[in-house]
Amino acid sequence: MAQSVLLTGASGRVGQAILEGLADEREYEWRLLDRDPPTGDRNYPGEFVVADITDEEAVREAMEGIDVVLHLAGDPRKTAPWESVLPNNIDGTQTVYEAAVGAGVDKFAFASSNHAVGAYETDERTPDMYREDDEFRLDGTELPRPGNLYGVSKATGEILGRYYHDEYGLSVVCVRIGNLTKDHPPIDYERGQAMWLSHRDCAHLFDRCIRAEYDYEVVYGISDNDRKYYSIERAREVLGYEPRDNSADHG
Ligand SMILES: NC(=O)C1=CN([C@@H]2O[C@H](COP(=O)(O)OP(=O)(O)OC[C@H]3O[C@@H](n4cnc5c(N)ncnc54)[C@H](O)[C@@H]3O)[C@@H](O)[C@H]2O)C=CC1
Ligand SMILES: O=C1O[C@H](COP(=O)(O)O)[C@@H](O)[C@H](O)[C@H]1O
Repeated sequence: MAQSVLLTGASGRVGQAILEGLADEREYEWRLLDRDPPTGDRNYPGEFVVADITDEEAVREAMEGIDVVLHLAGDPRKTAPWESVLPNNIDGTQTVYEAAVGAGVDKFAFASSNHAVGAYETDERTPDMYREDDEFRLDGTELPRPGNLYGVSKATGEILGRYYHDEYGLSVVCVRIGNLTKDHPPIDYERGQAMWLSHRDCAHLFDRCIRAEYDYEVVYGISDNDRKYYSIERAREVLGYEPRDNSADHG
């Protein structure tokens, strides 16, 4: 039977990477949500709901009949101030989780970020940790260690997921996304190359979040880069993630 998937933040970069990769997937019925109305230049393979995730009633309505939520909507800026991350990333995310359990949703993938753990990149470790021969790894079992308020908001989204899993049985996977860029990794930016997530690996990873069975997980969302300080072993094991790209293949 087709899976009904609610994608919040559908108009954004990550949302569009997912939709470009999975738009032809006949097993999914998409409901797309964003506060910005659809524009002609983007990919929208389903019903579109224009709503703000801080609007509880609108989110409850958008959640009706949904099996899986991919929750991306939020302020993605690492410089985002508290005045923005509190409503958009924390309150809004709690509203989406709450509506999900109210509607009997099975699975919930939360777009967390490398910035939830940014403060592990200490002066002593950098820039060595961005390089291929360095063995430092974060694997998702470490405590969050944000280096900015945006990272605090993402760590909070992960903890909300823990709560909604433990109290309500919602399956939750928090994907600490690295740096999504199209066609090639960031240029002259070692950190960005170490955490590159290609568009096709992004679509595949979120496809696995829809299909796999899990309880509560924190995984890293990067391609299989030679340079890396995030382990992708848990994503491989639990989700069946098989990335095909590597920033080292791009000069
Ligand atoms: N692009 C990247 O490399 C990374 C992205 N992420 C996370 O992935 C998610 C998506 O990021 P991007 O696509 O890059 O950002 P984006 O800004 O391109 O897309 C975010 C979308 O969410 C919508 N949105 C924002 N606040 C909203 C609200 N209150 N209600 C409804 N819609 C709202 C925006 O209109 C926008 O279309 C974010 O949560 C971000 O923190 C995490 C790590 C890396
Ligand atoms: O969470 C995010 O992280 C990526 C990568 O971070 P950066 O500090 O290397 O730029 C960022 O591009 C994206 O906008 C943000 O949402």
